[in-house]
Amino acid sequence: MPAAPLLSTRASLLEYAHPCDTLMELAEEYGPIFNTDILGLMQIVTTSPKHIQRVLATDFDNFEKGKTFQETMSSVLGVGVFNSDGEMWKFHRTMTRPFFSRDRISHFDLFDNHAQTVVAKMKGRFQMGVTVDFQDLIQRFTLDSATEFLFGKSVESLSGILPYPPSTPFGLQSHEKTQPEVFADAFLSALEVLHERGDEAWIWPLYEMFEDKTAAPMSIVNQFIQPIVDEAVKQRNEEKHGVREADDAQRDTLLGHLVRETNDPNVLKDEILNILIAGRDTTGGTLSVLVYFLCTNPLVCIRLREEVINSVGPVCRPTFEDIKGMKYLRAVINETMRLYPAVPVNIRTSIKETTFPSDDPEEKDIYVPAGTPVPYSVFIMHRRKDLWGPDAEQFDPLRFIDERHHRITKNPWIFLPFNAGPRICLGQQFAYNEMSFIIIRLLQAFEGFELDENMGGKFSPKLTLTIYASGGIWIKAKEAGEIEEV
Ligand code: HEM
Repeated sequence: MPAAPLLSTRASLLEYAHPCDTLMELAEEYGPIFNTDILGLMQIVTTSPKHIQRVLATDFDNFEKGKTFQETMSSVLGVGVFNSDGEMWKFHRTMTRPFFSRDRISHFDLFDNHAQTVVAKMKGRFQMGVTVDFQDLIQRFTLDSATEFLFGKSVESLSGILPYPPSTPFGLQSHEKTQPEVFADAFLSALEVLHERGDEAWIWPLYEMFEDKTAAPMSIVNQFIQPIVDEAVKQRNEEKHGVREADDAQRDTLLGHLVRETNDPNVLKDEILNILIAGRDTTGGTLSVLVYFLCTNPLVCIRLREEVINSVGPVCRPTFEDIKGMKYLRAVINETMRLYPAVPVNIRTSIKETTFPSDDPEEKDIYVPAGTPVPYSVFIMHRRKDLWGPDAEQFDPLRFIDERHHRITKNPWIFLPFNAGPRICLGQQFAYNEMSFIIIRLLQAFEGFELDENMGGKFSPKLTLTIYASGGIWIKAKEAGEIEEV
């Protein structure tokens, strides 16, 4: 197995953790698998579909998230589904899974009010002649949709004042933040600390010897979540003792479903928070990058809009059946997640010693000792030219439709934005529905999108647990029908 140079300083760790540069260079130089030594800890980094299949599916029982990962994440994620292994993970997964039934995740009224607000806010700003940070806006949309789905009550972050572009006179003005904005900021700060800890590897506790850096933001997050959880537990107890009638609307939320499985407020809080992270940042990040691609690929945008108008019309609310039939829309979403998978790098740790098959049939199997961390990067795997062809770096949704699609049908393990195997994303269908819905609503309202000139045609991807654009994605758009009216 080729050995990459030791990555043992914080600076190189920082670069290493950034999915878009050093890791990519290492993969190019050393091939789809390489070992690295982070501060004395051997790990095997892989971008090979065969190994990822082993880790996630065929040898699932031998690979866990592991103690180091859990300890790093626990001050934010607790023991929720994202951050547990073994029986605790099974408990969370079994408890949560039935909620994600097809019926429930196809309730599009959940998204529509928030989608209408997004469109209205964008129109308002464009009429003032200023651009909008689409990432900020869409994170509010996914936060409001996720909290409504989880608690039955949206935090209404869309009701706050949107930021103005830094280049305008308004851009420097600050406004008093609303409660949902304070919550969202605190949430992001806590996630950033988790990312820093990942960069610092196993010595992160040294940097936090005197202070748990997640404590302050998590106290704000908890002040928001705890009363909602406590109220749900109280309500459920009253129902059980016949003091109040069962509340159907409450029962139809994830929290309402979970309180029927357990009344432990800590388990409930952890699970809700895990799913909030899972459900908000992933879809928000993907939608932001997707709209960036629509700005920079106007022909894709025209074709996608044609599909939207032909399938749903200019104003009707899209249905589940409409979305199912929209092949190009699905291809645009998939191509976005191929180039920018929301979770670009992930990790598992081997429990017992094992081997990985070599990608080269001439070479011996690769020995994986017990307790070896195995980071795997779908970000790099999705860009490997030997798997995706010489145009792997280009944004081209048609690769999910034309003959190139056979690459994926022949080997589905080359495309894993949602992971795979027993820990596959629980919200995959919800995410496709939510993302499709809002894109359709946007393309009904606007004819096309353009980047703010100040973005210089580019965005800077950054990583917390998921990918996001540093500095935002500032855009403008033309309202539908504007041309005809002129
Ligand atoms: C573009 C959208 C999304 C992407 C790309 C995505 C991707 C992923 C990935 C890669 C994992 C595996 C994480 C790991 O093993 O460490 C995961 C797990 C999970 N996702 Fe998603 N996700 C998305 C949206 C959602 C949504 C909207 C929800 C819920 C509302 C959700 C719920 C979950 C849950 C509960 C898990 C944990 C599964 C387990 O460990 O058993 N995801 N997701």
